[in-house]
Amino acid sequence: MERGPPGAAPYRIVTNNGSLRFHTPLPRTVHMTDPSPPPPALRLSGITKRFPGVVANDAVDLTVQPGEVLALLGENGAGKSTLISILYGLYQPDEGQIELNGKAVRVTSPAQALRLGIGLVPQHPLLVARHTVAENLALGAGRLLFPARGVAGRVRELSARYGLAVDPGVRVLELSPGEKQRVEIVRALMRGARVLILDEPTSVLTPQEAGALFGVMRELRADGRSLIFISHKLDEVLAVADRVTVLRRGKVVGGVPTAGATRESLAELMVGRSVDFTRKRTASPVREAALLTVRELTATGARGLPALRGVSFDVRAGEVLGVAGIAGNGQSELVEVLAGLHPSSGAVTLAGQPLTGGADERFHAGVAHIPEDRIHSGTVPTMTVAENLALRDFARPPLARGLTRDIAATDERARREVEAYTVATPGIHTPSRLLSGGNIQKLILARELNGQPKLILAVHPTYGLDVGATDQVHRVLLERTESGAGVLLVSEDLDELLSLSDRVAVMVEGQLLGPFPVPEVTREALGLLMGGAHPERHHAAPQGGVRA
Ligand SMILES: Nc1ncnc2c1ncn2[C@@H]1O[C@H](COP(=O)(O)OP(=O)(O)OP(=O)(O)O)[C@@H](O)[C@H]1O
Repeated sequence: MERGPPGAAPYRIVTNNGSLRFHTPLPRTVHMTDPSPPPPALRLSGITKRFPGVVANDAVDLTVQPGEVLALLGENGAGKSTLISILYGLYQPDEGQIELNGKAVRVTSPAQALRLGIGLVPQHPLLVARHTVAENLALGAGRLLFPARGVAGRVRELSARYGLAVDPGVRVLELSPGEKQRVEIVRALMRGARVLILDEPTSVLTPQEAGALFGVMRELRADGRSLIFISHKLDEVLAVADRVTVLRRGKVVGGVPTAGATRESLAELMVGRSVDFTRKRTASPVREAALLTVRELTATGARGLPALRGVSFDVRAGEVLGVAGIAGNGQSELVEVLAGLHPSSGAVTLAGQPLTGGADERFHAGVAHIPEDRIHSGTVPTMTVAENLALRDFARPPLARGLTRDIAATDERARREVEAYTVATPGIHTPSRLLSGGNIQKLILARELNGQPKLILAVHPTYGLDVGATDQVHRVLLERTESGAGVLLVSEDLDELLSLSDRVAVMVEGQLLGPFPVPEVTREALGLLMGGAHPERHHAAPQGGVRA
């Protein structure tokens, strides 16, 4: 979309398909007779935030107009989270100023941010599962504003106005991730947010839910609200944002309207080099022999309910088997069972040998595990980068000699891995909790793929990674398949699954549908199966039988 000259909102918009529409419907005479354009809804000037060894935000200037969606782009560690934490009152900047509608403000806490009209829709909704939506919203809304009985009506009103589809009477534990996210949007709107920050909002959504969210975002924009949208998915940025601002190493390195931009041009602006987006899996080196066989696996989930209901499949040597599904359908348990972290019944073999024992035993039998929860189960946050890299084998040669650890060898390997995986860290002795999310993920990959695993269990391996790092991870995984490893790739990103996998299966309520060969199966068909549609209606011929 194309905007007019800066500050001249509102005006004509040319959309990507060439059609015209009017954005903020103020009469034309208003800005023709008013010599001073209205101030931006939000202006950040010279925002600087330093942490030991790193300038996370370096004199950042940024504006968002009323009725505008601004995408904040940047590589992992570029400073996006720091900037929104400052805007939402979680951190105080060392320097710089925040203005709302032309007035300088100090945002000292999230409560203060909300009072000023700044709302944040978090990546992971913070809701009480056994309470209803209305109870949750009443709980968080403060005593005076919304007594519980008034909340339901207000929710219905906001839902109808912005197409939010939220039922105030339903308990949160019955909601899908997309529905929970809509509750968070309603919460922010109830508190009067005029500037809304959406932090990687589509990472937990199916393509259909993401489409619905974009519809809501457009409604909010048409209402004159300002949205800041963080995403590493450039297609989404092009679909929903008016403009992008790009951060690199804490500094703003550019900003462009999305009209005329492409995925490739945005990626280049972000990482400073061209990025290849074509399907990565070309000639498949898949061998016929089954590397991993899984038969009739059953397991119970955290709430004592069946999580896996008789799951059977094979992963062949050299194959990437993708597993799609909405979170909570048994994918986590499947991977944890295979990694030796969750009890189960059924039979599993790896390279012809029964796969049994705990996580360590399985790792040394050749099972690498890139876990879903990278912060708590993938790393020990208080340990240094070097220690985290050595977690799997610190007691074995070459990192140990007899009963003593070889610190020099541990550090030397850490330096090599940090360089090979381009982990952005002040040093190898920095605690891993100080790394950005994407860099923690790179650290786990470096550790797990060290050596030659036979089977790689990769859960959302590029979740939260920037385009450059995603490309790097994809290449590493595919390289491993060329030398005969099998990959079980669990991802909610269908583009990723279709780009890397030889076959894709869908997990729904503890059962595995498929696998379906790629490229015959479509994105839409997978999206519908994830949502619970029946496979026969989607013309995808399953391989290995549908276990419905
Ligand atoms: N509390 C902290 N203490 C020390 N360093 C920090 C802290 N928070 C962030 N950093 C550092 O500041 C830099 C910016 O991190 P930030 O999390 O803002 O990046 P990001 O763009 O959000 O990255 P990602 O896309 O990986 O989430 C990184 O180098 C990070 O390691």
